[in-house]
Amino acid sequence: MKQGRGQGGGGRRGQSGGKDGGAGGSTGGGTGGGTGGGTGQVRPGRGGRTGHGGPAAKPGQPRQGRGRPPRDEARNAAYDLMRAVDERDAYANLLMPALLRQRRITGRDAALATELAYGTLRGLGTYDEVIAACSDRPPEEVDPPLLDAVRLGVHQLLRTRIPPHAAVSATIDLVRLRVGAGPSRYANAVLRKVAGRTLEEWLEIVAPPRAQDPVGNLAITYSHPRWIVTALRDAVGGDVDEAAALLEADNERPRVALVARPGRATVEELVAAGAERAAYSPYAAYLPEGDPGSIPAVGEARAAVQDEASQLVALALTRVPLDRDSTWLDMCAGPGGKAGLLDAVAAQRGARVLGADVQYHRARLVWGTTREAKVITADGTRPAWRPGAFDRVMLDAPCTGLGALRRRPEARWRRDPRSIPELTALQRQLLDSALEAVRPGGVVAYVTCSPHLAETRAVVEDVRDRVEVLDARAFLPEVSGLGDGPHAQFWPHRHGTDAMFLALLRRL
Ligand SMILES: C[S@@+](CC[C@H](N)C(=O)[O-])C[C@H]1O[C@@H](n2cnc3c(N)ncnc32)[C@H](O)[C@@H]1O
Repeated sequence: MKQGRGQGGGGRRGQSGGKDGGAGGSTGGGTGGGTGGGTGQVRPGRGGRTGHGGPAAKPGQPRQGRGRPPRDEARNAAYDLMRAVDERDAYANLLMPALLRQRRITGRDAALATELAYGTLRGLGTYDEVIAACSDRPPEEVDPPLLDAVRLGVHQLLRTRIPPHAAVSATIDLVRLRVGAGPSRYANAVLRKVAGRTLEEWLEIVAPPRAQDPVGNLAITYSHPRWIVTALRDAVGGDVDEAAALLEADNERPRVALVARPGRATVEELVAAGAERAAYSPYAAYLPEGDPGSIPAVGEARAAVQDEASQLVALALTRVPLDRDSTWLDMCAGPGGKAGLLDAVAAQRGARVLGADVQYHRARLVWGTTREAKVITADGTRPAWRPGAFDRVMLDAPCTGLGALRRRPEARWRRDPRSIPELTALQRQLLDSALEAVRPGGVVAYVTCSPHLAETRAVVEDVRDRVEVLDARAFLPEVSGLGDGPHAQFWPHRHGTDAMFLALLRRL
């Protein structure tokens, strides 16, 4: 994974799936506690100190032996996750649960490991600037295994309530154990300097003044690549304070939102299982803690984990009045979050959904989230259906995902602005195809999980002469703050949802 400074199989039908699922809440934790008896919410279960003394292990080889203090499982797991993200391009939110399971790390250790790894991955744009200020070598010249361990230490010092002496000594132990004795001297020197100031004090030193260089200031303060800061600032209309609020929201872990698929489950059922009714979607509830998979309705795919905006854009499509309404297409349906909701609403109305995805394994996931829908593997740009065959078409287009950075801690460092022209070309092709697929008078929902203007307004602008652009906000009366229209834009900092974009287009 290129990161840091200078960067500007499907289940059976009836089992749960969906792209918004997964990260789950069972190991979620705040920023606190830790080795040495911190006062926060999260503490390692077993004292947490790693071994002292003895010969250093070979790099990457955990050292263990009889008579040594217990391994610091939480920090070792956090470190291994970071190395996997760097070396193998692993997805943190997919690997972490597996790693915790394999090593039987549970409870507070699991929460600490997750918080340390995710928090460090999110914050490393800030941390690398601080490391640069405390070191005679720029981070790019530090051996990546050593740099990751030092970043973990900086995160503990600057963003958790772990006492500084504990954060430093635990990191030195980790470096000795996993990287070597020599590098531990570098880590020690850097971390002792870092510990001398608070995060706010460091930001005063390493971030350029906001008035002089707003993008540079936001990039370092909120740890995002410059190009993403620019894109998000443009998407909120240029307001730097609002951009700051958005970037700050990107650094929060999202709450776990559930959908009760209508006719199959109820919000009351989710509330009875410990969830809290949501503000906007009539089918949503938030789960404050616990494993969503343990809720029977989720296990039976009558309910699922799904972001509230993801629910609402699908519902908005279903709310546009039509004279004829029997066939719906979800053209890029995998893994099936929106298809699951569309399928449930369609079933109540006697309509049928066709779910398609170009990738076989993603199409299989759609099969697991729907009951009545027909599901096929198909390339939306080479339609496997007759022109004008559908009354409603959902086009949830592949995109940069800049609206869901909260969900994947490392995603912001992986996205590449050079992918945008190729993506927007595909989005245009798919939108052409969606407009071909819908009958005259029918409606297309163009949706992206990105607020990037090149992927949203610019794509829709190109088809203006072929459609009536509906005011999407009118179909979401329960939500305010969706922008100046006619499209609807959800925001993490306003709605607590992903930054999902919706345009509703009626074919002329
Ligand atoms: C943003 S995701 C869709 C998420 C989905 N609607 C949901 O709510 O779970 C985009 C999907 O488009 C699929 N895709 C990409 N190119 C495609 C194409 N040419 N035709 C059909 N599907 C495509 C991807 O495989 C991916 O599953």
